[in-house]
Formats: sequence, C-alpha cells, structure tokens
Amino acid sequence: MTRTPASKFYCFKWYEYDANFFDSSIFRGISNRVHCHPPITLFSDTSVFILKKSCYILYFQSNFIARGCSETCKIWPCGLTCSYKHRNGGNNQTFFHSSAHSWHLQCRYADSSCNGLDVEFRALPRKVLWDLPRFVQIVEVGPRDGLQNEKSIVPTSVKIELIHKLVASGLSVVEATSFVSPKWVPQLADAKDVLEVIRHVPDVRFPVLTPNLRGFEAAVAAGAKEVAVFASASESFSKSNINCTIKESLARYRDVITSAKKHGIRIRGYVSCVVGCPVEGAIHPSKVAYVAKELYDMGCSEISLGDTIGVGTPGTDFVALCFQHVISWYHYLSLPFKTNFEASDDVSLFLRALQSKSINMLAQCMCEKGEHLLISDHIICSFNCWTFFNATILATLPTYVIGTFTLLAILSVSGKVLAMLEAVLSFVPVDKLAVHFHDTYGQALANILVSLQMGINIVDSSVSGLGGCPYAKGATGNVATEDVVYMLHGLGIETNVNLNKLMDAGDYISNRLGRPSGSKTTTALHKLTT
Ligand SMILES: CC(C)(COP(=O)([O-])OP(=O)([O-])OC[C@H]1O[C@@H](n2cnc3c(N)ncnc32)[C@H](O)[C@@H]1OP(=O)([O-])[O-])[C@@H](O)C(=O)NCCC(=O)NCCSC(=O)C[C@@](C)(O)CC(=O)[O-]
Repeated sequence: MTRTPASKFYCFKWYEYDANFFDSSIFRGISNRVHCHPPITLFSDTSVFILKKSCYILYFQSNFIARGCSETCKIWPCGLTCSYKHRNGGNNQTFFHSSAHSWHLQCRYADSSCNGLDVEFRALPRKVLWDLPRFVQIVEVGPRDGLQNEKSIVPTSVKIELIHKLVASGLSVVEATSFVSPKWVPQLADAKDVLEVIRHVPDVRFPVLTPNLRGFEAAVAAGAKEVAVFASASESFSKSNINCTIKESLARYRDVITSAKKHGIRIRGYVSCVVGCPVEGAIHPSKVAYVAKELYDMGCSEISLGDTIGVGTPGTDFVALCFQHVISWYHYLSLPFKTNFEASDDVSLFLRALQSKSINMLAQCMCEKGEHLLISDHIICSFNCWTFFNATILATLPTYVIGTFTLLAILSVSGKVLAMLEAVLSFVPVDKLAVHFHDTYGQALANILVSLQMGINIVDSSVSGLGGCPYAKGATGNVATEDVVYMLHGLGIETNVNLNKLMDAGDYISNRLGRPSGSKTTTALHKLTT
C-alpha cells in the first residue's frame, strides 16, 4: 500500500485481485449493481481512481470507492464522469458512483442481491480501518486535568493512591500535577508533595504542567523529569487561562524550554482550544498550526492538541469537500492563474499556492498569511457558495471567483478535527502529535478514531472521565480512559493497560469524590456484574 502524503490522496493496489478479478462473478456482480445507479457527473465526493492493468484505488482520506480496469493509467479529477474500456468487453461504461455514501449503499445493495460478495465484505474492515496503529500510548491526565477543576480539595494521599493505582493498571505516562499559581488552581497547591512521593516509581513518566520559569524551577526541585507547557490557539482563552497573550506565552515557554534542555528534561507542549474557544467560537486551523509549529520548533518533543471544550466533530464538511474538488479541477485542467485578484498580494500568493500544491501548502500559506487573508473576508460575503457546487460552472468561472470560493471553503472548515489535524500535520511530524479531547458533546471517541486514522498514536484521557478546565466555561471532563481502552482493545490495538485494574482506579477516585464514574464502559460492565 502506498500513500502520497503531498496530496493527501491515498493510493493502494487492489492486490488481492489480479486481472482475472475483473472477469469474476464478484466484479461482474458489483459492476452490474453500480450500473443500476445513475452515472454521476459531478462531485462524487472523494472518488478518484487510477486504472492500470490491475486495479488501483485512489481516494481522499477515508472515502472512496470506484473501481474498474483499463489499459491506460489516468488520474481523473473528482466527480468527472469516467469512461473506461473493459479489457474483455470493450464497451465504454460509466463507472463512478454518485454520492458521499455510495460506498455503504453499494455494499449493502450488493449483499442483498449478489452472490459471492462475501469476499467483498471480509475486506471491509481493512478498507475502513486500514491505517490504524498497532499500539497507542495513552497519556493519563486524570490526576492533573481531572482533579484541577474539583471544588473541594482532594487530600494529597488520595491523589498519590490514585496515581499508584493508575500505574498498577499498566499506564506508563501519568500527568501527575501542575506547578501553577495556587491562587489560580488551589486544588493542585500540593504539587510538590505529590511529585516527591511518586517520582520514585520506576519506568513511568510523570509530566507536570509548568506555566512559567518559576513553575519549572519548582518542578525540577521536586524531582520532575518531564514538564508540559500549555499555550492556546485562542487569544481569549490564553488571557483567561494564563493571563497573557499567545505571543507572550510563547516567549515564556521559550525560556522554560531553554532551561529544560539544559537540565535534560523532556517537554510536552499543549495547544488548547484547537477547534473551538468558549469566547471566540470556532478556531481556524491555521492558528492551531501556528502555535503547534512554534512549540515544536522550540523543542517540545510532543505536541498535544486539546479540544478544551469538547466541541469538535471529526469530519470535514461539504464545503470543505468542495474545496478539495476545486483543487482537483485546478490540477486536472491546469487552469491559468490570472492573479487579477487585486484585493491584496497575499491573496495572489494564496492563489499560487492553490495552483501549485495541495491543502498542505494552503494551510502553510494560511498560517503565514492568515491574518491578511482573514481581512479579505468581506470579499467572500457577496458570493453564495451554494451556487458553485456545480463543477461545470466552477470550471468556467474566472480564476478569482474560484479563489474566492476556496477562501470561503477554507474559512468554513473551522471547528472540524480533520481540517485542524491536516493543518498541523503540515508542520509537526505525526509521531510527535497527541490528541486531547474533552467529551462535552460526546464526540471524543469519534475524534480519537479519526486521529488514529490520520496516523496519530498518542491519546490523552482521564480516568473516569474526570476533569474540565477551571478557565473554560462549560467544559466537561476528558474522555474516560476506560472508554478509550475499551475502544482501542476492540480495534485490536495494544495499550498495555489492564482494563479491570484501570476500572479499580476509576472506582477508587469516583468513590472518593462521591459520584458515579463518568466512564460508560465502567457503568456498563458494573451493571453486568451486579
Ligand atoms: C501563569 C500564571 C501563574 C500567571 O498568573 P499572573 O497572576 O498573571 O502572574 P503573576 O506573576 O502576577 O503571579 C501571581 C501570583 O502567582 C504566583 N506565581 C506565579 N507563577 C507561579 C507558579 N508557577 N507557581 C506558584 N506560584 C506562582 C506569583 O508569585 C504571584 O503570587 P503573589 O505574589 O500574588 O503571592 C497563572 O495564570 C496560572 O498559574 N495559570 C494556570 C492556570 C491553569 O493551570 N489552568 C489549567 C491548566 S491548562 C488546561 O487545563 C488545558 C489543557 C492543558 O488541559 C489542555 C486542554 O484541555 O486544552
């Protein structure tokens, strides 16, 4: 299986089947079914395919599917009607499918009426879950993120016992506490006492939060071997959480990181509000990419992307899909770029980026020029994007209109996890990224799954779903570690965590806090055993 990272197309050969496959009843069954649907002419969401002597499938992200065979190899832009020559029959036939959900329809349809499609069904999991990691590193944040929001002070001994229980379940990274101002977070005023006891536990990493040099020095004095700095992609949240602008926070963290490097201390970097902010609403991916890049360039060994208020949803939206289509059209038609968009040089630059590369470069362009581009927002107001959903019209529109449309599409992707990840991945290697989802809207597991599909294999979570940020109004707890482990094990992904022991830890802290566990897995399994 090969992957073309530059364009974010995924291409893989249909390697189970050789050319004989196309003569088989399976293929004929599918193709007959497909022909029952009207051929598509426009926007078949993400279906794009390459055909050679054997069959290749090429698709955007997790969507597909179209297939066929031909003697020639050609990449078709999304949504074009495609004719191909069947190697035996020689008839030209239209073979694209027509809608975003075509894949599901196709399979179900085939199941009810075609023989021999079992093979097709057995291949399903591989198609859907083809790129998941084998191992996921869980970063347990319960003792810090989970407890920091608790109103009544949890005794230090309880915090220490909780950490021991979490470690006993197999968790090897446990964020233990914060060396922040006790005036700001009174619950964690005992950071030194907690760390001094647990730091002797072998083979476990205990990162602690440090908001400034003062916190860093206190943490090192207490025996910290790993610290975490926490910036925000939202200016408003930065002010309410750490009382400074994003720029000021990055300057502070530069000092912390410089000092940490001297001490040989590992640094984790957080970016908060990566999809939404309680004050500013949707956060543009370019802002997240900018902060993540800064932290990474400074020397953070891992960047954790936090959906602080849990508003993110996994998917891209229809407008964003259209954005992808626009790019395809540009590539396919090699449209000339009349940079007659006189509004600003930045827009011209942006259009050139659009012409030359993929969404990655656009994200980069947005990151560097984002401020100016956003100023150009008014330009897009006069356009109604729905007018442009027809690809034929798109192809004939003056370049600047398409550019405008694209701006609109980009602006509309805010609040979506995939778009955010894609922007960040332009700057930070995937193995240096972690995700940190609060579960306010019940989207955390879905967001984790798409993050895994994007190649990320470090996931933050909190035992019993404890947590919430004292400075993020309305935010509830992190996704429960028990639920994450249950899902990962269900997917066949290793975590080295024993779910029963983890639930013990969850029960322990829930009892101490006097409320039921926030983990659905724990609740369900307890019901079974009582
Ligand atoms: C950054 C500050 C300190 C600025 O706070 P400030 O008031 O602007 O700073 P200051 O320098 O004026 O200090 C105020 C007082 O705190 C003291 N102080 C100053 N620094 C420290 C320190 N390190 N340790 C102990 N004490 C400290 C300092 O000495 C002074 O004491 P006073 O002179 O008034 O007696 C403050 O805003 C703060 O501590 N904020 C932390 C807030 C916090 O912990 N939020 C939750 C964590 S972030 C989060 O949850 C998000 C995350 C990471 O989980 C990811 C996600 O979900 O998105």
